[in-house]
Amino acid sequence: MKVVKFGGSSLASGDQVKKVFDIVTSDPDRKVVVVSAPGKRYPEDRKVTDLLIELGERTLRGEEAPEYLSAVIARYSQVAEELKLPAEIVSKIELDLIQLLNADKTGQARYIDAIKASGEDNNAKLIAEYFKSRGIEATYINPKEAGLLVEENGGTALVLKKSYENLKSLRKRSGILIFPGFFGYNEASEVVTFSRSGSDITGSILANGIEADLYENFTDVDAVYSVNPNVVSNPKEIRELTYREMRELSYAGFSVFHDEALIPAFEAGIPVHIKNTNNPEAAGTRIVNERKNTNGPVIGIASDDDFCSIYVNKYLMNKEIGFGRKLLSILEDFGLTYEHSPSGIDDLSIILRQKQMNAETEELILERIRTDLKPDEVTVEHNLSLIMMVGEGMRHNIGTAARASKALAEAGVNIEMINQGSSEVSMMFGVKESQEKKAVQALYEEFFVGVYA
Ligand SMILES: Nc1ncnc2c1ncn2[C@@H]1O[C@H](COP(=O)(O)OP(=O)(O)O)[C@@H](O)[C@H]1O
Ligand SMILES: N[C@@H](CC(=O)OP(=O)(O)O)C(=O)O
Repeated sequence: MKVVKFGGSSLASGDQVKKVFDIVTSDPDRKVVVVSAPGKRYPEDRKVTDLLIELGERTLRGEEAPEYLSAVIARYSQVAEELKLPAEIVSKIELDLIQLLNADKTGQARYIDAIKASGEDNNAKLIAEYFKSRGIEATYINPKEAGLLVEENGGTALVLKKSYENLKSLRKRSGILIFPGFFGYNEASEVVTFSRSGSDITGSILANGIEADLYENFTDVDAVYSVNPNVVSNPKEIRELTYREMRELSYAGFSVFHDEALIPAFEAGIPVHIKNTNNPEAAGTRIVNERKNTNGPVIGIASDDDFCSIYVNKYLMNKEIGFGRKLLSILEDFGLTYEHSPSGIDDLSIILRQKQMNAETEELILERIRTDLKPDEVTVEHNLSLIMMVGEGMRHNIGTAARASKALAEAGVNIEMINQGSSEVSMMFGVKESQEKKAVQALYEEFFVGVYA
């Protein structure tokens, strides 16, 4: 039995949905189909989820936003027309959305989540109707009835373990089950969405719950590439990588698969297969527990921008009991999360996503650090990019850091910081945002060109 997830790009038009139909019905093991909301049809297009967020936020502020409501409805209308489905389906979607917009606005986060989630919910209903219109037994499944329970954690959904047990009964249902991605229900029966691109997470949870043999994740590229294809053209495809490698790479910028989607599949030992809806014959990429390490130390290079680093220097910091804890507790008091903390004898840097802090909070934090910790120096460096080189092979290879540093130096890239993950499957370089692309290209050149040829 397989769980198959289709991303927004795979469902952006009626023609795309027809491809999805062909893929699902070509393999009788494809039982549970997880769908996203309609995504972009062309690069400048807007995803239905983005339109819904804008619509919800404007309505919450008391503004009229009829153009957003009609833009969402127009997307479903186009798909329904191309699939020759009755117009009544679209009227129901419109009614549902108007009801959600008129709902109680006291809990603002839950109000927006319900509107956001309607993108996948209504799409699942529409797609189930299409499968039925083609003579296939297909049922829309509501996550609440199926028992996909979550709690809110830092603003987004976190699956509750009991969901897995609840979802198991889906195995016994007949026909194809069309399940909306991206959200679950909390104990108060309210919708809570996962973070953006979270339908990947729903697919993984379902794979775990129904004890699937395989979780297939269909997207718009032939494979996971060793580097973001928007940074290097025609990069090498990765055939196989481990859960741990993929989690590090997703987290660090490979947006093709959500980093939180690895754990449910990993816990149940279910392989994940990334494939292309537009080219299902392509081999794709398999994510597995262990792989043969044949490709040298590095399997992928990911990068992401918009980080900053709080640098704290104090003579004999290493002798001061509780220094690190006190520093981190200041961040905690301001509700901030951090990503890395490289340290030396007398200094410590905390790297965080800079969108969490505005100029005012930044000044308050620095003031707290000065008062509570009495450092010799405290500064913030803005506009950093983090580049993550990942590979299980790095544990057994000597000299990877030296090769990387040399390649970056030769490309004229200044390394602001280096950090090796304790697991030794990743190595991070902090560089100025303006040098990110050049740095990734130089590392790709060093570790990939010629290696797989
Ligand atoms: N290393 C990578 N390999 C493949 N695709 C990548 C990589 N890094 C970033 N991407 C981007 O991820 C996109 C697919 O993810 P996404 O747009 O979320 O798909 P979906 O709509 O199917 O969920 C690709 O089109 C590509 O631009
Ligand atoms: N539609 C949601 C969830 C999702 O997973 O979408 P996609 O599969 O298009 O990345 C989003 O845009 O965040």
